Amino acid sequence: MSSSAAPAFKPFNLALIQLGQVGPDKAANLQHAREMILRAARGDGGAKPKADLVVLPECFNSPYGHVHFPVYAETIAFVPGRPYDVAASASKSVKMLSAAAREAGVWLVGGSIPERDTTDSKLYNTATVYSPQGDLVAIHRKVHLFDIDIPGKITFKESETLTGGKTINCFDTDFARVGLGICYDVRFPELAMINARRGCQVLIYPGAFNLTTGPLHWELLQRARAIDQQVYFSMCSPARDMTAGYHAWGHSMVVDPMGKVIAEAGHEEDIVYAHIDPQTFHDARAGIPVTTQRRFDVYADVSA
Ligand SMILES: O=C(O)CCC(=O)C(=O)O
Repeated sequence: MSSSAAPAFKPFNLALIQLGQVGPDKAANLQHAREMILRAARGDGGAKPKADLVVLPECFNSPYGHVHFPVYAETIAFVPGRPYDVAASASKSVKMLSAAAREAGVWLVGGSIPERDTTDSKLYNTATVYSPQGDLVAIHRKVHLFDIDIPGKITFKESETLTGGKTINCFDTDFARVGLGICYDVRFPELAMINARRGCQVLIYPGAFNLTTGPLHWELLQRARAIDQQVYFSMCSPARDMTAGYHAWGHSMVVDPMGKVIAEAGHEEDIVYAHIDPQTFHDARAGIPVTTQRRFDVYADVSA
């Protein structure tokens, strides 16, 4: 977490990889993700503008489900504070993501992977972020675990095997400060607010909603977080696979600070691109100045 002034917000191109073919073969998942990162970075062979920041979905290297997390978990040389150490990390996923970011020359939010802590063996749902040089610059362990029970529809309990992270995380690029969350974290406005109040102009959450809450809440929550924080907000999902144990909603999306959806996938494998324009951010904040109208004399400042 950076406490310094946020970098000047500059225009950039964002690419979300709505990854398909995520199955039980981890090596195949990694190989496919690598190919898609290179394809996204090149703007689909020139059909789209070259991406500056590429994003993968939640749990991109393993089937999604609490029974799978212990089997697929990898260790990262995670030392609170930086730098993180790619070479010392046993994680094959971290090594692939680092090499792909370097080869493609892009910033990369490497979705999330099941992670096993090297000291106490607890399991986390963890996002890792890489610079265009391949350095691991940030880590976010999903803070709010996805434990829900909607009878007859969906029951899911990440806390059967996972532990919730305890830190709020962002990273600085040469074009923006980007805040991180993972999926269910989107339901907690406090996390988004704290990152926005710390200077993030863009919030990115790898996610994997389902066929019950996806149609109702996926877009609504992203537009809500974009509007209440006046930031660009984006979630990147896996493609839907009805043969898998978990059916992801898809619809990877980018929302601007006025709450307008500026890019959206369907439910198939796809790469969606969005041009991120700081002017929209500045105009939203100037026109509707909620960022300077807060009443901390009436209620507490959650980010203090
Ligand atoms: O909040 C939801 O409805 C879905 C969350 C989810 O799928 C997740 O956290 O992985």
